[in-house]
Amino acid sequence: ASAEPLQNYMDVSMYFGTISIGSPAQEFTVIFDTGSSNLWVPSVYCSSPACTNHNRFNPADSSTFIGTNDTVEIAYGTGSMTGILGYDTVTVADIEVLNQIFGLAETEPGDFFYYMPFDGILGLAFPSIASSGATPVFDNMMKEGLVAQDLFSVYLSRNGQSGSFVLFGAIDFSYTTNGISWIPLSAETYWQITMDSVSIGGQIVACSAGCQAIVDTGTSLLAVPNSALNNLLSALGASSNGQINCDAVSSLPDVVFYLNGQGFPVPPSAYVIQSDGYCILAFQGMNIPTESGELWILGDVFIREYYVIFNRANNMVGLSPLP
Ligand SMILES: CCOC(=O)N[C@@H](CC(C)C)C(=O)N[C@@H](CC(C)C)C(=O)N[C@@H](CC1CCCCC1)[C@@H](O)[C@@H](O)CC(C)C
Repeated sequence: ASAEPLQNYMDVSMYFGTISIGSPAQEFTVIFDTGSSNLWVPSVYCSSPACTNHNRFNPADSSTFIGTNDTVEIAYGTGSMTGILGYDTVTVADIEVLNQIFGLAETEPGDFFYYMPFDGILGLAFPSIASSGATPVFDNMMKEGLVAQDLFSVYLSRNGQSGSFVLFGAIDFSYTTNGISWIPLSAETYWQITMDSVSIGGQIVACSAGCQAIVDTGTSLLAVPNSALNNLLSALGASSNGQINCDAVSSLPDVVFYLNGQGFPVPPSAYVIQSDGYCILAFQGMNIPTESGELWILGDVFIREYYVIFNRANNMVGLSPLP
């Protein structure tokens, strides 16, 4: 098992780690994103501003690189890229993955990535949603027998502390003293689960007939369908833009997400963002329609409260409440 230490960038919940690609190794910082399935980094073929101020992969400098003529393009909620696919050795934590397909970005439109402190993205979701059908890194780790167990686990630290990690192939039981609750996946696309309901102060306020949610390390906040957002904001006494009186925060109730028959609370200390005297709820309204309904995104705000195990062996998500 090997832990990939993640840096916590200031307190804007961003968690990224270092990987290397090629022979000799070319280093990149990437976001480990359980909300997507592709690996890509900027390349020397890219002249977008977002590429010129980041590390760029040069295939000419790698003796193990194999090029293709296949293109790849990925649109995220924030940011997008287009590029060309290639194969090379990718080292994550101390795991050396051979013949890993990845995107060499040729364009990173807009200015979103320009301001980001990371170079690229390493997707940890399922192959079914990989752009251009590119095999995800973790799938190759499993296939090449590089992990003792077909799972990875994530700890995201709170309050800007260090110590965040992605652990490939193992569960660190020093983080599971409060037990593990296993939730079966409802789809093998994202790390998607069925949510029974969302309640505040003992009252169901949203998702009353059940809904779909994904556990996404690549999303900072709690993203909720626009239809549910207003009920959440009014149940918490927030204004329509999510702002709330900071004096009220200490008396706010937990928001409880019911998954697989069990309640998973998120306290106000987690779902209220306090910055220079203002308090705003860490919910954002957005609609992501899927054939199984609109998605809720349990992002970093949720994940920081739990040690999360992403289990490809039994297609379940394990949640262990953190102290
Ligand atoms: C206060 C707002 O904060 C953000 O917008 N933070 C970014 C991530 C930060 C590391 C830059 C975010 O949540 N991005 C989401 C926005 C989305 C929820 C509207 C996203 O696109 N996340 C990417 C991964 C991101 C993409 C940008 C680069 C960092 C990784 C991926 O997980 C989604 O595409 C999944 C999809 C189901 C929505």
